[in-house]
Amino acid sequence: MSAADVFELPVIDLDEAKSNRKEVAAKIVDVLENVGFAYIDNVHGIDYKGLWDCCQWFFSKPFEFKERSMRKQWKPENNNVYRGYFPVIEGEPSRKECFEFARDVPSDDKSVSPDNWFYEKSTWPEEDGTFPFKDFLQGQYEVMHDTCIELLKLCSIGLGIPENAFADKFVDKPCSTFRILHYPPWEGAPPSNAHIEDGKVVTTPEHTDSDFMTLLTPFQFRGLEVMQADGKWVEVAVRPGSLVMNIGDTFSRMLGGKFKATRHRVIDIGVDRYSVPFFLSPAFDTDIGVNFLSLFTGEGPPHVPEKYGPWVLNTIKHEKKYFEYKVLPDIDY
Ligand SMILES: O=C(O)CCC(=O)C(=O)O
Ligand SMILES: [Fe+2]
Repeated sequence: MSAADVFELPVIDLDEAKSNRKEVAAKIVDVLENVGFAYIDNVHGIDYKGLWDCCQWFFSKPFEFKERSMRKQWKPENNNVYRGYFPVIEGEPSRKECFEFARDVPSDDKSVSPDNWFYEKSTWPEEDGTFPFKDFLQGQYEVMHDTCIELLKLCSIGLGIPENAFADKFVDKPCSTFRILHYPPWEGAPPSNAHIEDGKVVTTPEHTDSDFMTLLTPFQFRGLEVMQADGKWVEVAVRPGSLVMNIGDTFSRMLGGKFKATRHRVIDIGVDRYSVPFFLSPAFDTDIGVNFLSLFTGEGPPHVPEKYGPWVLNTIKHEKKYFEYKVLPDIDY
């Protein structure tokens, strides 16, 4: 087995961005045009120890506890189809259990169809008084959201378009998802589709994210690999105290591929691995159509409006066919 080269990602320092806005803005554009992944330093408000405790609190509970918030797909008597818990599924090359939630839309918001499960209310586990799971995670969601907005403003400045050109897409009812993940190492023989080159085994197969922007807390764990422009896989060097940022298909596609949604995967490292990704996604009805920059530059083919929700649903359910999404109901819109 030959190990992948270890690669230090470029650093975007949010403290530096306060005083050196233009330089950091130019750097983030360069990073997204060329690498698609960066460390984000000096994110104030992130509580890495708390996120770790959160993973330990939830994933160490017995299955009977976790399955109370399990999706309907695996527990038909539950009502949640999208939020809540999903278990490790034997035979899948993606070997992880997950708890996920979102910022709930107020119940009196009549603009959301009850059939639109993207806005399903989050399902929370019962707490035992030892860790404020819901309050803590809801607070960290807002830190992640605000951090993404700051990064998007820097992207706009670097591209020379109005500072809020992207940020405005996340003011109303974002569809973002916050996950805590536990990857147990493989026990016994992994399925054939988990085997990759050099005798290695994945716990998340290679993919691009489908969202707009992802902020990942990988703690002290190795295992994340990214594909370089030459097609070679490299391991992302561990940098505790920083977030790892990448962008997803939605953002990349709007810009005609100018910003890269970089392929990545998670390798089995032989120990229980935990990570916490935040997937920034716009509202269901938000325009994420192609040729977005031509709205500002007047150059190139014209912008083609397209709604986020239908596009991403087709992507995750019918094109990528993710095991946790492929049975989600279609939505009438
Ligand atoms: O756990 C990780 O390090 C990465 C996870 C990931 O790529 C994803 O959930 O999309
Ligand atoms: Fe990913």
